[in-house]
Amino acid sequence: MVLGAGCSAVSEATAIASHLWNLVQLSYSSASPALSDKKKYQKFYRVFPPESSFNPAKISLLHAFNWKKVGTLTEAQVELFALTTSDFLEKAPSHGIEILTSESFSNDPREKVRNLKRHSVRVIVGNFYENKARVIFCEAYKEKMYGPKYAWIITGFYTRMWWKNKDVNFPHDCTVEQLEEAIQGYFTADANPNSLSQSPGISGKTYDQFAAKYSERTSNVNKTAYQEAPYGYDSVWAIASMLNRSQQEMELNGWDRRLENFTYQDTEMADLFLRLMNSTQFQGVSGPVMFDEKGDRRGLTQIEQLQDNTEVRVGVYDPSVRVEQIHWEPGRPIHWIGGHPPADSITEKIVPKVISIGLFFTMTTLSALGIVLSFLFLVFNIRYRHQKYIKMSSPNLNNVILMGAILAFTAIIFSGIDSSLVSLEASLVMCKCYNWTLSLGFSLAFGAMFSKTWRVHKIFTNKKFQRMVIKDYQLLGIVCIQVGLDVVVLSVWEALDPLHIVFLNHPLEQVTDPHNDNQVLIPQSRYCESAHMWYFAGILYAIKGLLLLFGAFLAFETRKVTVPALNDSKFIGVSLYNVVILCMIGVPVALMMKEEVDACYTLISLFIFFATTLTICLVFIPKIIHRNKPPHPGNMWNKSAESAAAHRTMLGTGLNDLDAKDIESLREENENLKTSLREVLKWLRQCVGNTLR
Ligand SMILES: NCCCC(=O)O
Repeated sequence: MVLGAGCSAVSEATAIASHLWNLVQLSYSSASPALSDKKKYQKFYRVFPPESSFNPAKISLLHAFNWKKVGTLTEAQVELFALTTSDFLEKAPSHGIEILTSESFSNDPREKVRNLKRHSVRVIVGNFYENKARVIFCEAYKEKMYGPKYAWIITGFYTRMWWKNKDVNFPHDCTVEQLEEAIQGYFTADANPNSLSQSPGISGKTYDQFAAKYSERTSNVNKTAYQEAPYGYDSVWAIASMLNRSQQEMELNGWDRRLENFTYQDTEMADLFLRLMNSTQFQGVSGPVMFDEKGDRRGLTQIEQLQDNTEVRVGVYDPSVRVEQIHWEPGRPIHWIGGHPPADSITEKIVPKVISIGLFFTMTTLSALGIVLSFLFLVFNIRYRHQKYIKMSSPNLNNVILMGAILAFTAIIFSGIDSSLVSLEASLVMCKCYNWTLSLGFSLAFGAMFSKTWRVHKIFTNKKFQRMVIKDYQLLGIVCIQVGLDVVVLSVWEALDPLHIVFLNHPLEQVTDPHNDNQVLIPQSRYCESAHMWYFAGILYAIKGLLLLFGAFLAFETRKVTVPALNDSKFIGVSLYNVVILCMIGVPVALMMKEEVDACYTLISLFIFFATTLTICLVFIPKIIHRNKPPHPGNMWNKSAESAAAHRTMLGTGLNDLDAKDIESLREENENLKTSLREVLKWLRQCVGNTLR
């Protein structure tokens, strides 16, 4: 018989040939799953289990800590590891384990370590020799892939203090201390080297007695040798037991030859050896020794953990027990660096990008103030609608302007009610309400303002001085047409291509949850969108753009009309520039800042607020100022004839008391009034002149 080899590579090279000499070969240490190939290695046995036989124990370990997502890292050019990993990859999914990534390398593992990190792997099952392990853990140290968030399960047959060794072919640039920091807590699954039985086995020794003898006889403290010694010892016993039984069998069956007569051509005797090897069963110092149909040892698997630079057995896995679970060693708890097992993956939590509540309340308060202001102007407008100055400024249309402003302010409130405040369904309704209120508000406010100016324009540009009467209801009709257009476009939009909520995740903006290291927060934007929204929005923008253009034209045309009560052209002009500039800046900036929810909301809300407030203030504040001006003879629009006469008298009597500055001011006002009078006469000529003639 052949005893050996130790390493798989040597066993493979010899076992492929030894059977041709009718030799049975028994290895005490070779772990490659390739050696289980009975066609290739016909008379090969081993007392050391194949590395792949530890996979069920590794899977059991994963289950024990609820690790369902793992990555693998394999030294692929070594068959021992390649086959072990492929067996693991084959078994894992049927045990509910997801492989996040399976990385293989031949020489340099560093890039593959980084790949594991890229795939957010937290639990790594590694199959590689210790020279590569040093490079791998050095890279893991640099990439911070160790500590409380990571678990490594690696090969268990490395030499003692393997991280302190050097290999000139595979150098690394980490210090021993750095490596020690990176490797703390790793797990190994390996053959259990000692029998759990306290009674002596075939050799007449218990494991402890054997170990004591071994230590006594050898000064070799190399862990591998020490760990594998029981297998070597049991291998010799397996051979002896088999040869012993074969001699007995030959005698029993009346063979004419004995063991010492064996020749390399004696196939009959080799077959007998094989048969008896298959039926080998005894209690060794490494536990029960028996071989399966592939000649592999079936035995216990030990789970070890590196604790304070020492591999400590924390559990034993017995594949022969029906309930395949690890028997944890009493009194040897697992050391968790973070106090608990790491999570198997980074969980992703979607965090909606919503408008901050403080901002919403600020903008809503502003909008509410805008609405209150609009109502105050409305009260003023209704209350003084019969006074000439107000009457001549078309109070009905001014009311419509205020209704538009109220809708625009309401739109700001709708735009801030998102999914942080109401359900998704309700936030979609808010989205639609925003579209409607803003669009209708614009049409009402600017439609009324521009149609009012259009009337002034029609009257003052009437070259033939014909009588021209344009009634309020006609102007209101123009506003209704604009509103109607909005209603049609918005209704068709709603019917054909309704808005819906679109979710957009931003994985590049993800951050670690400050309360949970194993969770990343992925911002998610939520938009109201529809497939062809830009067509419908485009139509609305075009209508409103034309309205603004028309308003600009009217404001320019009526710029010389100086009857303040009649003409808002200067104010319309200011409102118009204001709206155009805000739209030109606001729309593209808001589109570009779409992802920045708060900034976008602030920008749009402030623009709407500013444009609307300025517009109504420009229309109404001059009227209020005019209404509250101290009465004097020139202020002819806001007082009764009697009070005007009284004031004239008062002014006349006190004329001597006036200083030169007052006189100059009065003179200036007189000039203004003359100009106004000329305009009024011109207007009157148009209104009544034709009739009088
Ligand atoms: N027990 C260590 C095995 C190594 C190898 O099979 O090459």
